[in-house]
Amino acid sequence: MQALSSHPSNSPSYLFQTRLPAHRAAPTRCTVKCGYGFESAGFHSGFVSSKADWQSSCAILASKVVSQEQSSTDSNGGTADPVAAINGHKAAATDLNLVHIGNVEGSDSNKQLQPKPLTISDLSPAPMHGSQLRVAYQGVPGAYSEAAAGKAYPKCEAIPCDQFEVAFQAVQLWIADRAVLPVENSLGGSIHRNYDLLLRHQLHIVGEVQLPVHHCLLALPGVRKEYLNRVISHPQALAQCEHSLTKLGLNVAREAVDDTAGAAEFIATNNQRDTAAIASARAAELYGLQVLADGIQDDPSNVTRFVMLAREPIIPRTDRPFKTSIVFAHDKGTSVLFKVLSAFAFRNISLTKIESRPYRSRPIRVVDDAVGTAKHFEYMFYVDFEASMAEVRAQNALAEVQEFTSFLRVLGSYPMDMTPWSPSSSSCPMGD
Ligand SMILES: O=C(O)C(=O)C[C@]1(C(=O)O)C=C[C@@H](O)C=C1
Repeated sequence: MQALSSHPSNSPSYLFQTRLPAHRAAPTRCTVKCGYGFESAGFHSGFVSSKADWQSSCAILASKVVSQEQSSTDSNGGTADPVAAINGHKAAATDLNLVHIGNVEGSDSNKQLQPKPLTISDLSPAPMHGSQLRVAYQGVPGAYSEAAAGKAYPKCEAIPCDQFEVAFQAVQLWIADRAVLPVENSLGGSIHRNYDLLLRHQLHIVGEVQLPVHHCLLALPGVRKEYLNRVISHPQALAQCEHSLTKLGLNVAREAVDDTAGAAEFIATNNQRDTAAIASARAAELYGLQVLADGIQDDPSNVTRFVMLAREPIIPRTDRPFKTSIVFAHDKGTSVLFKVLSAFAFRNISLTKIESRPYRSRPIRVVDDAVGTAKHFEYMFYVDFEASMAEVRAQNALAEVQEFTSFLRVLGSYPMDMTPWSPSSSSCPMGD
């Protein structure tokens, strides 16, 4: 058993304590148990084994997050707007993780600015398997994010957090070493909240894992499908099972809750006989529910991609496939998008993902011309591409992108998840 208060003195656990809501604060003081099945192989190692264990040993990280969106200053006394803050300090590019490389390919003066070639001593240490890592995830035990944390760091101590933002803060405040958070799903699409949070925090993406997501319909023992008045789950899970629910004849109310396993726990704790949850088979086990239908995701190849976040970036390498994630914006809106994308196309660098999000500090640009006044929406663009920042072609592409953009940040350059593809085993709802 390991108490967070025993963490090195640079861990400001007192800050964390002040954020706990009254009913979750003392006496457990965020003690997290990690002994169950710790030695065994596989990603369940280090996880609590039952609801009782979980309840007696583990306080969930609290959700009293100071809303950075509403406050005008951040904890360091700076501006709360991350984009403005980052742009406002553009000179300190290394601190702020801005790209800091030469602008023009091949010019002598810029060759000096190019990063030095990497040597073997620059390479990151052998990958950790997580045996001493505390990994924050959003949800309660039985959530898919917990499984993703276990896939990313097989022997980690998984730390449940009740919001995505709490998981970011847990790493930033040294309560956790890593966070594992979902960013996109093959059926439900992007998890926008995490894209926004990536920009608001100074954490680095150090890896990715893709997790096949196999949903079950869970209810209290003895409950039949016909008794149900509502289905509750995480909004992504509801979206991933929309057609299957209809096929099962469940044209009942659907309600969104914070996470899938939390939905299962809610039904068990509150003896909700008219309610079913969409969650994992492991959640059924943990919370004592029966599986009414198995494999209810609308497509057997339902996969969620998670990113691993850390306080420090990893040193990019070229000895295995890497992906790099960036975010950029431009004062003149979308007009540069073609130029930016061509910087990658000309170098044969494939993009794996592009996402746009509102540019929160400047959501609208007003353009006056002879015909009238137009209002354009402003965006931040998130792009993932298949190359390592250790490759000259990636460095050159970003040097070019930097010329076209007013803001550019590298979120991380990290090994791609190359685990063999195995879709969820069962896809046919069984019903009862
Ligand atoms: O609710 C959970 O179990 C989660 O881990 C969250 C989450 C998500 O945010 O997408 C993760 C994987 C599935 O796509 C459904 C839900």
